Amino acid sequence: MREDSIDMTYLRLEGITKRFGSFVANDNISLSVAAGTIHALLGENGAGKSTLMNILSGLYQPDGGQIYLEDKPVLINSSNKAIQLGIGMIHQHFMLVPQLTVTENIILGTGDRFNLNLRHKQQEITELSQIYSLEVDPKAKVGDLPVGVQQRVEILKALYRQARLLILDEPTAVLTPSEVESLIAILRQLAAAGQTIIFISHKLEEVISLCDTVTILRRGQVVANTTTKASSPQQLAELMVGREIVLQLHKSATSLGKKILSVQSLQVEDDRGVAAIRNISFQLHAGEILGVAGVDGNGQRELADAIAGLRSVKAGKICLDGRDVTLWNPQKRVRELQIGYIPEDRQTMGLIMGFSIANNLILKTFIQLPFVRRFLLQKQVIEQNAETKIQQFDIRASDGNVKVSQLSGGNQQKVVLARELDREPSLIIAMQPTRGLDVGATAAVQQQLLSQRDRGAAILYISTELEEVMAMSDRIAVIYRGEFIDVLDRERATIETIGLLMAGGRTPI
Ligand SMILES: Nc1ncnc2c1ncn2[C@@H]1O[C@H](COP(=O)(O)OP(=O)(O)OP(=O)(O)O)[C@@H](O)[C@H]1O
Repeated sequence: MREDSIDMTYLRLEGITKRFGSFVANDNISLSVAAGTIHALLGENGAGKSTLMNILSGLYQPDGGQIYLEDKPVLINSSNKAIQLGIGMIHQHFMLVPQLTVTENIILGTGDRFNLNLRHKQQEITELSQIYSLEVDPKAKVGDLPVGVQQRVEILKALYRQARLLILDEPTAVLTPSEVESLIAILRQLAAAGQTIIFISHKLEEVISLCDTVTILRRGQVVANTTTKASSPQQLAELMVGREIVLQLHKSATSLGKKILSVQSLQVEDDRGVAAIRNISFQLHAGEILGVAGVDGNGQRELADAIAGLRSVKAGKICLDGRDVTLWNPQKRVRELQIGYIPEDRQTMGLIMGFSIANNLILKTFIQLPFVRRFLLQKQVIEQNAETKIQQFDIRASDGNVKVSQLSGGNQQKVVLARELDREPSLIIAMQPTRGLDVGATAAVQQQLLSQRDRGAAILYISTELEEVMAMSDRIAVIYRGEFIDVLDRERATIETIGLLMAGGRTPI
């Protein structure tokens, strides 16, 4: 934070209201952010954070209220207008074109022609990246860059457009611990250089260490505008939820049952036909959680897909419950075995966005009793099922007829979980199951999975969040370039050892 800028308000919102039909997503929101500071926006899933930021970036028009930039009232009626006003949004799902270079991505849409002065543009981008210590090769193809570097490109893109207010929506959710550290250093430096930053995150420790001030939303309303100095994670969590919450997990001792999953010398290719899983073997028992830790893109997705039957296997064998299922299709696996699969990408693989919550909840079982009787869908049973799941998983929606496309990200994830944990699966493949969930929902999902383990489910828990893998697992496998480079008992594992292994710190066993 710059000392001379502390009291200069850069952004002020007064009474912002946004309705979707009769639902009030933002209810009379007022807040202000000083120039050169980092301001956190917190709230449970569905509290209205993204809606408010979409208003600031010109995607939605408010139904009431006024936005001021440097005390001047502004009308942000399009994304272009937001950019003209110096507002840069860095989305969680990057908006970059993977086939293009860093420079091409940055200048895309600015009116500058690609083939004109490319070298000059590259030079300009190198200079910009040096000013803000955002190290990146302007000639690199974006698709070849790690996620953390792609994010830098997004930030550079906003800075190139002369953004002075940067909005980051859950920027650390997809980053490795070391990438988080470097992002935090970058944001501090940007603020010191006078940029104003809005930071949305569900990670409260991170918010307290990085941000200066914080606004907490609950059900569309501001419940607190405060400083992070005056707050603890517990206090922030309680303000978000409106009651006392327990963030501690209760994990009982394991009692291993029979072997559920056996994977032998597995090899799987990615979408481009490149080896993604090179040679993986392991076994998983009933009542056990095997955590898979690793930096994104080391074969986790292909491993999960292959076990769920969504991707064919190049070589090796997968046995479930003693049967060789390597060549079974997913329908047969679902029908004959109980598998719950929580995929990484809920929007494309986990849900049909145009369907209601109720129908998404029966996607896997709709051909079966009790939802179908004499070839007729049992509407009442389906609605009743939705009501129960909405309650049980605390899905924030008025009823089961709401389309999932209208739910907040975290609530969409709860719908996937509610469906996949239904009917007591014997194997659960959980990939980033808490990504995008608020603190309360994260604890609830983890507790749910632990109770599934206690009743005898075998769980493959794949996550890039090291602390989460440590908290949940009985054994931890570290995946690196398509191989398990070590499998450690929980007792043997420390954050340091796993962190080192994740970075490829040892040769394969
Ligand atoms: N286009 C829309 N139509 C109807 N309702 C919507 C629409 N967009 C958002 N909502 C509703 O507005 C509320 C706020 O959603 P929003 O996405 O702003 O929450 P959020 O705080 O960003 O949540 P999360 O942490 O889960 O991302 C939610 O209840 C959501 O269902």
